[in-house]
This record gives sequence, structure tokens and C-alpha cells, in this order.
Amino acid sequence: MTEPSSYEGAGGELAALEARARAARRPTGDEGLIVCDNLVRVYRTEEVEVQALQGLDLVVSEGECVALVGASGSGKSTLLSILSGLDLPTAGRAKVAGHDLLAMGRRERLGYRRHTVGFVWQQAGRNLLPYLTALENVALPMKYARVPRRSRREKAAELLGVLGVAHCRDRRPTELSGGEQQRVAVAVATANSPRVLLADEPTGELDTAGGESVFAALRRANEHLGATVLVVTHDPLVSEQVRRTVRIRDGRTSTETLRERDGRGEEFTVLDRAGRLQLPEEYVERYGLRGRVRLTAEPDHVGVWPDGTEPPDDGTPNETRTSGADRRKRH
Ligand SMILES: Nc1ncnc2c1ncn2[C@@H]1O[C@H](COP(=O)(O)OP(=O)(O)OP(=O)(O)O)[C@@H](O)[C@H]1O
Repeated sequence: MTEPSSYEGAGGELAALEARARAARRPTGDEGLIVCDNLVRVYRTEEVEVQALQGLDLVVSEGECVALVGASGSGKSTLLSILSGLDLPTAGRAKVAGHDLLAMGRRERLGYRRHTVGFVWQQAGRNLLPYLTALENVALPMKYARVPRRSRREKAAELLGVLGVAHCRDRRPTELSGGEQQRVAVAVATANSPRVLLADEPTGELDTAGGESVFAALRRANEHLGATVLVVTHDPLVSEQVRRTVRIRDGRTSTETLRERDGRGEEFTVLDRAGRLQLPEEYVERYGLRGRVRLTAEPDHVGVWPDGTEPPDDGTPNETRTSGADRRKRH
């Protein structure tokens, strides 16, 4: 029988584990600032039905800066429209900073769009009003939020400074470069200190230098202003510089890359409730995985092998195993 002292020991370990888990937890609570659970969005027109999101799962913790990538039509913009409160999902669950996006009434939705999320579109013309100066553009969302006039101007000037476009304050959008317009757009989107900043291809229409300056502004919004950033991008410059890149395929999150500060990346895949997972395309190519693949249950992992190859005997160290490509040559 176990001694009482062992129970105490186990209890102590458990308490220590719980304390560690609590300490590691983000201030937003247990489930993340953005939570999408089995999200579905079906567009219906008279002739066709398009399943833009097909059970998408995504959790983003407060303070993260995440790139969303995926082929054209995979559902990225649909997801961002839902998270911005512009569009409603057909089914599933979407929660941002405690707001249930499927259950919000008109008033809550308005408040949500004004205070909780900021949005930067790809087309600069959609972000800024052409007849207002940069400073006036940034001050406008604060006016809607009833911030006093003087504070509005002060904060707008400060934001333009933080985002590196202080010199643009008295110019209208047509007098700004594309990169400057998008940086001012980031200032507009962060004017009411949103907890979440969403950006849909914000560098899509810019050259490399312009793209870099806008990404730097997004990063400042993340690191200095504390916004959690979710950016849809086709731009490797952006996706290779964020810690986490989430790939969307066919309306679902498929694989993720997590990068260390030194730029090294680790691949992850998302396992859905039914146990389905998608392998990164690069792995599928590299190991010639097609159709049926062989699975091996190892003590600490599952191996995936091209069909028609022999998995190594148990106990073969991982590093001495023949790669899939080499194995294929033998057959
Ligand atoms: N309003 C709409 N009505 C009908 N179908 C739509 C609508 N909006 C998007 N879709 C369809 O939903 C799917 C996902 O579109 P979405 O714009 O979210 O993709 P995306 O990944 O953002 O693509 P891209 O990279 O080209 O912007 C596509 O098949 C698209 O044609």
C-alpha cells in the first residue's frame, strides 16, 4: 500500500504542476483570445453553394502575431471577415476576447467592431478617407468612440510617431506612398487600442521596401501597442518573420510552422476531432507519399511511410533510418 507520505508527495507534485500551468497561462484565461471551433461558412447563391470554411479550428493566444497563409479560395478572407464581425458563420463557435461572434446583438457587434478589433485591408483606398489628412483619419475612429477632441489629436500624433509616419500627419492619402498609406491604416486600425488587429494582405500591393515598412508597423502594433495580430499574407517576407504561420487548406487549418528566434522552423499539423490530419505538402513530396501510406506505432510517435516500403526493425535509431526517398529507390 502506498504510504501517506507518498500521497502527500504526489499531491505536492500535482500542486506544483498546477501552479506551473497557472503561471504559464495567458491573462485571457484558459482558451485563448481568439477561438474558432469547427467553424463553418457556407455561401449560397441561387445556383451554387460554396463551403468556404469547412470546420475550421484555431486558437490564438493574447499577444501572438500569426500569419495566415493558403491558396487562393482556401477561406482566409472569409475567416477574417467573421473575426472582424462583418460576416456571420453558418455553424460552429467563434469567440474573440469573450465575445461570442454567433450570438452578438447589433449593439454588441458595433461596440466589438469599434473597440475590440481593428482591420487593415489590402487596398489602401478602403482604409483611409481621401479628403482627410493622415492625422484626421487616425482621429476619426476615436471620435466615434467619443474620445475628447484634444486627446484624439494627441493620441493620433503619437500613433503616427510609433508607426514611423509622423512626417505624414498633415498629408492626404494621395500625397503618401503605398507603404505610408498602409502604415497610416495600421494607425487608424489601432486608434481605439483594439486587443485584436486583423490585416488582409496589407503588403499585397507594395514593393519589397514598402512591404517591409508595413510589416514593421504591424510588429510595432503587436509588440509596443499590445495588439494580438492575425495577418493574411502571400508574402514570404511576412510569413517567414512571424513566430507562427498557420496554413489554411480547403476551409480548414491544415499545418502550422512555429519558428524560433534564430529563424529555425518546426512543422505541426492540426488533428481534428475525427483524428484526421493533413501532412505538409513539402513532406508529401519529399517522401513520395501517395494514396495509402503505412503507419507504424512507435513507443513515442507514429511513423508514416510510403506504401510498399518496409519500416525499419524496432529499435533502429531514428537518425540511422533510411529516408523515404532512399527507400523508394530500393524497390
Ligand atoms: N460572398 C461570397 N459569395 C459566394 N462565394 C464566396 C463569397 N465570398 C467568398 N466566396 C467563396 O468562398 C471561398 C473562400 O473565399 P475566400 O475569399 O475566403 O478565400 P481566400 O483564401 O481569402 O482567397 P484569396 O487568397 O484569393 O483572397 C472561395 O471559393 C470564394 O469563391
